[in-house]
Amino acid sequence: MNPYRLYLVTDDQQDLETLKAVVTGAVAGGVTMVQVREKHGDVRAFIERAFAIKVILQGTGVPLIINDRVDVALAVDADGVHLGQSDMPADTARRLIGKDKLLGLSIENEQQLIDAESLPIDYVGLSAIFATPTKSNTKKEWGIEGLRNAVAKCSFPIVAIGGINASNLDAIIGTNVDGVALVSAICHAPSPKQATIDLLKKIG
Ligand SMILES: Cc1ncc(COP(=O)(O)OP(=O)(O)O)c(N)n1
Ligand SMILES: Cc1nc(C(=O)O)sc1CCOP(=O)(O)O
Ligand SMILES: [Mg+2]
Repeated sequence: MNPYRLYLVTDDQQDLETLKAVVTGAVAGGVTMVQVREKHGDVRAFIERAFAIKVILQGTGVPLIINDRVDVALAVDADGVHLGQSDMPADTARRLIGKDKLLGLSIENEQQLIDAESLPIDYVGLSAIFATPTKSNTKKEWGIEGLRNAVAKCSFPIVAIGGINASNLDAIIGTNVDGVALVSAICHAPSPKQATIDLLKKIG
């Protein structure tokens, strides 16, 4: 099974109960991977929230990925970590997490895409396909054609992220991308479970 198919990234603005309800609904709807992304709280709160999500994912087969922090990933024995270009270098992270954990890396330009080929990573997060209010400091908009070209060039699975929702999903899927990662289309939906089901129907 392709774990990147529908990749939920959590909303750090949501309180713990909402976060748990969103992830529970998304997993019931069939989401294939979950990343806990915390950008504001302290490391203790990050570990607490990550552990709460680990409990929900236990036994479901849905991998738990931690954004930014290798120490948090190790603390909760997550399935992997997602790093950006200014986070811990990929080779250092790989040394710390071991060969069996998943390692994702954000790619923000063509040169980084080329450089990634020699890195010990498992997948690329192509940042960003479209501008999004969820993350205001993205560097580039790849758009549909940029995504298509990246998919053709890159030897790693590519996850598209940034501004993806039901209205542009067909075009995204048409590029043969390996997966889509999203926040608001699931976290802010009236029913995260139904939103996940509807997104998966489109992904096919
Ligand atoms: C799947 C996925 N792709 C890209 C990102 C963005 O990571 P990064 O560039 O480090 O930015 P922050 O998310 O840390 O603000 C991601 N988190 N997940
Ligand atoms: C966490 C994240 N990383 C991005 C990147 O481009 O690197 S965009 C993003 C947020 C995506 O949220 P939404 O699905 O609501 O647009
Ligand atoms: Mg990061």
